[in-house]
Amino acid sequence: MSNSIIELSNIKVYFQQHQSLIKAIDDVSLTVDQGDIYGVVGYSGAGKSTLVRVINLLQEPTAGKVTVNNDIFFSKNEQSIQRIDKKDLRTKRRKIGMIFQHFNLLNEQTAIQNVEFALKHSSLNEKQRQKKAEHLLELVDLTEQKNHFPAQLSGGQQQRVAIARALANDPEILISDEATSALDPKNTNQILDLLKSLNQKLGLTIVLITHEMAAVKRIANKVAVMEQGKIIERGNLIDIFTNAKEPLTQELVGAQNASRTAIKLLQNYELTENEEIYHLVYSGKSIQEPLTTRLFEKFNVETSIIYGNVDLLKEKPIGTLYVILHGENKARQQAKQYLLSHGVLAEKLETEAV
Ligand SMILES: Nc1ncnc2c1ncn2[C@@H]1O[C@H](COP(=O)(O)OP(=O)(O)OP(=O)(O)O)[C@@H](O)[C@H]1O
Repeated sequence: MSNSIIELSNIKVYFQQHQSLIKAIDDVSLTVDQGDIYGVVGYSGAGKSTLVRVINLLQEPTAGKVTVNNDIFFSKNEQSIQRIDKKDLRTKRRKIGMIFQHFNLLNEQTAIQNVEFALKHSSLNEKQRQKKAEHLLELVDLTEQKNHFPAQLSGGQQQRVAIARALANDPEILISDEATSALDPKNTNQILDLLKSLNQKLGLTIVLITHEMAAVKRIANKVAVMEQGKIIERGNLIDIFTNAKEPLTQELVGAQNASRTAIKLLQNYELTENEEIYHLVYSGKSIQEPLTTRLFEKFNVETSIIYGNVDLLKEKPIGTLYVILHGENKARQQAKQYLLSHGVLAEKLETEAV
């Protein structure tokens, strides 16, 4: 049984502007599972905001189907159109929290009043609302600042108020639209860590829109890369970071920099017939193993390290190496198989590519 919570199927969002048709979203399908932190990345104008606004129908698609928690919010094809009842949509939208780059707080209201405001449609009485708002502010570590106005709070603290407000109606989904883009690196990391802990504590599903791969790398488990209204690549975090196929994805994850550096270092190097260049990616258990020593002991294959890097993905180390393997052809093949069987991604680079 699928545990998908958001299903976008063949979504198109077109805008007619003067004589031209802007395809902001051009036939995108995306499934988000319950408990995911799904990063949607891409440069400005790629269509990220438009896509997530489709989830709660703040943006009605030109065509496609939107299903949230098994409720069909919208479905339109050439033959028919189906829309969720407006009142029903209003209720269900409260189960989808949103946070934004510029926090969107009410400046004339204190932190706690901002959170209470989001509860105005709830069945709670005034006292219960206050209690709930206090609890939410405690959850985001802002108890001491509950009576402060937004202007008296730092950017990170304002975003915490916005998060508490977004959680007021116990949402199952939180959409974060560039929520850390206006923050300094320290506050960015604190907000991301808070989102991660809410995901774990409350089982909150998070859609994280950002142009910063570092944010995705810190907390997401899945990634979709958007360009010109399309998802050009998607996958789990480790695959995207270690084995990106599309040039844009490679650029975003920094793989191009690594391979460019390796290439530069190899520019004047002529390989002999007993040498090959490999790109190795290792994580998990393999990171602790003395693999290069093993290659020599077992197969008499020597390893020259051309370029190396260790990165943290969700706080777990992932190593990338560009190496030259020196040894007999058969031995090199055995060495490759040995690496693969120990969970190391080993990909031969053709000389023309370097
Ligand atoms: N209401 C609208 N009318 C016309 N064009 C629009 C409208 N909304 C978005 N667009 C266009 O759709 C495309 C995608 O915009 P969108 O805001 O979704 O991108 P984005 O990836 O979120 O970028 P950014 O981070 O800059 O907002 C852009 O070309 C934008 O100009």
